[in-house]
Amino acid sequence: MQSSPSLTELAKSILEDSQAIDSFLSSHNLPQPSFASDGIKDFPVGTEHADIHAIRHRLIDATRELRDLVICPKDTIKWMIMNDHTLAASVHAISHFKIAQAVPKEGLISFAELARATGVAELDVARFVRRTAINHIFVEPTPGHVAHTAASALLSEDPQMQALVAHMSEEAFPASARIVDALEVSTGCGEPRDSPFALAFGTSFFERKVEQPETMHRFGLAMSSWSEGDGTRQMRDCYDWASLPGGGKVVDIGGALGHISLGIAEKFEGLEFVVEDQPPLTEQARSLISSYPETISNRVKFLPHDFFQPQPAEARAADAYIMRYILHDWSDTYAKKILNNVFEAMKEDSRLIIADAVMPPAGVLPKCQEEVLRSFDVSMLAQLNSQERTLEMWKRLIEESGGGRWNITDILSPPKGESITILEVKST
Ligand SMILES: C[S@@+](CC[C@H](N)C(=O)[O-])C[C@H]1O[C@@H](n2cnc3c(N)ncnc32)[C@H](O)[C@@H]1O
Repeated sequence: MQSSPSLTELAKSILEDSQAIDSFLSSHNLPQPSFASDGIKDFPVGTEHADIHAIRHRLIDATRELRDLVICPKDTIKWMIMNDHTLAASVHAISHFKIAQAVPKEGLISFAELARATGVAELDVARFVRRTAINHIFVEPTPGHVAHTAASALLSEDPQMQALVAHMSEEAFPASARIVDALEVSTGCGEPRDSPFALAFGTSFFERKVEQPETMHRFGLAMSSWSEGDGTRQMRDCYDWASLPGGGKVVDIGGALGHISLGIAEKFEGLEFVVEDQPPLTEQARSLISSYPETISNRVKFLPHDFFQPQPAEARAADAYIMRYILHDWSDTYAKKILNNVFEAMKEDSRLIIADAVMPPAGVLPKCQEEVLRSFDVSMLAQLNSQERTLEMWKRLIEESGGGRWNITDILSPPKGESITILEVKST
């Protein structure tokens, strides 16, 4: 039988951890979290302060535990099943009708004016804003008038966040609603064309991206919101890129617009990068690359390439290959085809750097981090009929694809707060 801490024990730990974070922020002259529209948009402590991140995660878990205990099971289920999907639907409407963008940066706007500005009925605008305001997205300081909070301000001005919310609302959300229908037809098949996504849209995830390039551009931008800042820093700082030979070549397979390669190229001036992705991304990627100083852009080249085809001449025998958030998009059958093409292009001392989630056993990570990974896993099923993998699943996949020649030689665990692990694969 699972025992729970008392409410007072939890409240005490919440107080202690809140005080520890408060005093760290004050002593480092860092801003306090705030819902105000000009409040901080991200936790202001770098990943090098692992102890503070551990406290933050414990605090998030404890506040949730306290809340769930007080709510009790009956209301937990009733509230969750009613609240979660209506929140997602309201955020979808806010994203689609650009409601956040119509709220002034400072001051208030009435629901009537907001309705006129967005072309959505006043009754509907009010219900979406009031629903999300419960989650600190917008505030209604005087009845019938809306102002920004830090979160709604972020939605109004950050193109990456807008792309992420639009992608998740317009594609992942309808796909999730078809999971059971897809499993009724075939379960565990791993075929993109039989995915919940394909049931929702009539075409598989990446086929739709090619048919409707605007959804691919949006997805590229959405992905970069997972990669900016800590994601790029992790790829740049957690792997020993300096151990590659001077003038070494790195191929970033499925590298989207090139944000990860650009981040590494910025610090490691001796390396050259080939970013491979689907042809519709070419223009957007080349324009991003050319927006960087020449000392960087001269060393990063975008190459349209389908990773189900053999690697082209300019990407063969490179010193390193990166695959970040690629293989989790595909079931083993397809992942093996992609890996075969990479292994076949690698030279004896090439390395493959896989950056992807490694699913932990239940209960190892703080719940708030585990929840993101478990959600990714369900979202992979919904969108791609694929999955996140445990370390055992990764080892088996590499071994079977590489005929035993290629093996995982190093595992670089994520710094606190990251959902990605770096696996180094070499010939052994
Ligand atoms: C989940 S995203 C990862 C992007 C990037 N590596 C990152 O970490 O942000 C998967 C990428 O695979 C690309 N992709 C999908 N199918 C592909 C194919 N057949 N050939 C090449 N790239 C493909 C997508 O366009 C997308 O950019």
